[in-house]
Amino acid sequence: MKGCLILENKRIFTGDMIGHCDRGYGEVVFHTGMTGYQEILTDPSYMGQIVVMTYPLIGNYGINPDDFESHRPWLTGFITAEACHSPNHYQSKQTLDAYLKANRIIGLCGVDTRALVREIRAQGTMKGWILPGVTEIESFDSLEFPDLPTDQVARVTTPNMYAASSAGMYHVVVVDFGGKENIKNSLVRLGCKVTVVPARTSFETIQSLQPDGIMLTNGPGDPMSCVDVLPTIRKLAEHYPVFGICLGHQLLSLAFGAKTGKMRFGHRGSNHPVKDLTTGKVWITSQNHGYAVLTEDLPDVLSVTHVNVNDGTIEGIRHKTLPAFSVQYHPEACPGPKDSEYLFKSFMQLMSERREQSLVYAT
Ligand SMILES: NC(=O)CC[C@H](N)C(=O)O
Repeated sequence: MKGCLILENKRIFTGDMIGHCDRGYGEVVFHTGMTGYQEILTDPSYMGQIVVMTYPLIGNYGINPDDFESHRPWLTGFITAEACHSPNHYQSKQTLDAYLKANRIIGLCGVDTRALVREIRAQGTMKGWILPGVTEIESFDSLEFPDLPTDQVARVTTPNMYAASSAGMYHVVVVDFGGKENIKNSLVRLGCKVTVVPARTSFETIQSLQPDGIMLTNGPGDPMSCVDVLPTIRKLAEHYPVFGICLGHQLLSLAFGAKTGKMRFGHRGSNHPVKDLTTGKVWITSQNHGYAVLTEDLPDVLSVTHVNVNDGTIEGIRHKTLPAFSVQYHPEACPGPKDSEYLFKSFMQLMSERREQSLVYAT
């Protein structure tokens, strides 16, 4: 069946429906990775968004059971130039189309994604409708483009606390704002015990778990819709080493007085160059964000550790006196390179120093 995407500015992009056949409404964003569609589909940070892939052939290595970033896809719609219906990969168990259908995710293929992305780049991120059976429209009067729900985190966070790994050298409490599997996996690989808690867990509950460190995960939506968690994050940072990733980075920054703002069209891709200001090295990073910590009014207690080489935006901060740091990109990769895995080791180092200090204080 034919269908289309209609943007807020009334531009129409036609294509063929794949996956679940229904109308869908969301924020239209684009991702520039050549691979990684399976991780993108299941990354909870895309909750409520319609994702356009700029790489023109998607689905060619199928869907496998090992590369999911959570137990289900969260995005509202998925748009490609060409969708491959005969994947070829030894791990593949399903086609993209079958996976989207089974999970009731709306898809549109055969779209001129180059024109669509140029439109988003020119106008900034817009909301849009995917409409099955529609290829042209005479009147837009009945089509509304309302604001999207704000508290997306509440929809994706774990409802209950659970152990992702019950033994390990350091105990990390992962505060789940919609975190990807590979954040937990990266910690487990380094030998951590990992307990995952819901986004709005109190400081006292986390303290009762006797953590060595706190991980603040990625997650969907505007960080300003989570301001109620900022006092807890601040208190956590005053007691434990904290490592924040993406939404976790934005929330850690907000907790210490920084401001965030919406970007024109965000960073979503697998090859964004980021400069580490401590070493002068440039890392190639995996990214997915539409908001950023603002350079203006950065409070004195925070210093910028990383910047984006393309547009100069803040990509990492650390607290000047507390053992707390965060990055806007994805050191856990998936999709994308593992250049920044070293940050997990820096976090381990902070947890080790805290233990040594506690031993000194105890004697
Ligand atoms: N991946 C993330 O954590 C994204 C953070 C936030 N939702 C943003 O779009 O900026």
